[in-house]
Amino acid sequence: MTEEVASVESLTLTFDKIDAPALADVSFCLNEGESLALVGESGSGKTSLLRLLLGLLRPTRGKVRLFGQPLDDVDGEELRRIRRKCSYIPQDPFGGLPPTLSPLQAVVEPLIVTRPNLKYEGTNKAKELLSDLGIEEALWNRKLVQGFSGGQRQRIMLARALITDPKLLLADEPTSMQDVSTRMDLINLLKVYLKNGMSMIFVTHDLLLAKAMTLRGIVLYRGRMCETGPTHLLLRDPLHPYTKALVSALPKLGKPIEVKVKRRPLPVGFKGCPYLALCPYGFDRCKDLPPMKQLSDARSVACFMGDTSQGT
Ligand SMILES: Nc1ncnc2c1ncn2[C@@H]1O[C@H](COP(=O)(O)OP(=O)(O)OP(=O)(O)O)[C@@H](O)[C@H]1O
Repeated sequence: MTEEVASVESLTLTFDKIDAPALADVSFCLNEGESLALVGESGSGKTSLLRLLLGLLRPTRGKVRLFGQPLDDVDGEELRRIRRKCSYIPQDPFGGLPPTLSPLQAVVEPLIVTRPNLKYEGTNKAKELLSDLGIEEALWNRKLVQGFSGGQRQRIMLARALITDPKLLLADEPTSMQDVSTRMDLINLLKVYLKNGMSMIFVTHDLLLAKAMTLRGIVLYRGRMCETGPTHLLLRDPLHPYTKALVSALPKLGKPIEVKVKRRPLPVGFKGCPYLALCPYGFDRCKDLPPMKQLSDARSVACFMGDTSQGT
């Protein structure tokens, strides 16, 4: 039987009572070997969700379970024990690495902290990962404070995340600073780990990358889930107007990129669909919050559009 790796239920996070929640009523479950993309624009709550999953933030409401263990029941050593099964690649490649270590030391460190007896094997594995990720041997022992680019740091962070063979990888835009061919090297390496049973939550702005990396995706808008489904269907047949806008904004050969709408603030305390201010299909009923509707085993959408009861 496939085991649950992570799940969240009605997860809500409010940083400040006067602001809209950073996350509201988010629910999903990730099983062993599955990969899930969190897709959404800047500020939609993707990073906060990863931090909640690791117990680095506590939810205002709702539940987080990691490897079957509710995180509100654990603290201290128990939380660290659960976290050791996970690796986290933060978004910021400048703050995400210990600056006084060399790439080789930084990559091997997470392994030998918990398993010092593996220093020799760990060093060899770190060299292999750095080499697979295109970090030249001449740089392996140079201190990270000295001139590494954002892209190089990102690749070192990926090697550091993979060295422990995590059961769950939480990756926050791990390829955002890579050129196209290096990005493919990263994608291919991640796919090897996924094939070997690792589970992954992959944060990105980019639906095309989400499809390349994962089978299933959640589209978030202003902290709410607006659509979930197989990533190839989110891209080919988006249902929510926000997902449609994301797809139509993808660059296409020979076509200029059009910016049709600008983000506008919602009235304070607005309780309806968070996308209403930008939605070309919005109507009166959208002043209420659309519930997440399950359309099939694989797909759900939070939108009144296409709902046969919309006139009522
Ligand atoms: N420590 C904090 N204190 C107050 N508000 C915060 C804090 N961290 C995040 N937020 C707010 O929570 C919301 C979600 O932020 P989050 O970083 O999770 O979004 P994101 O989707 O990861 O964005 P990006 O793609 O830009 O990283 C934003 O409105 C942000 O301003």
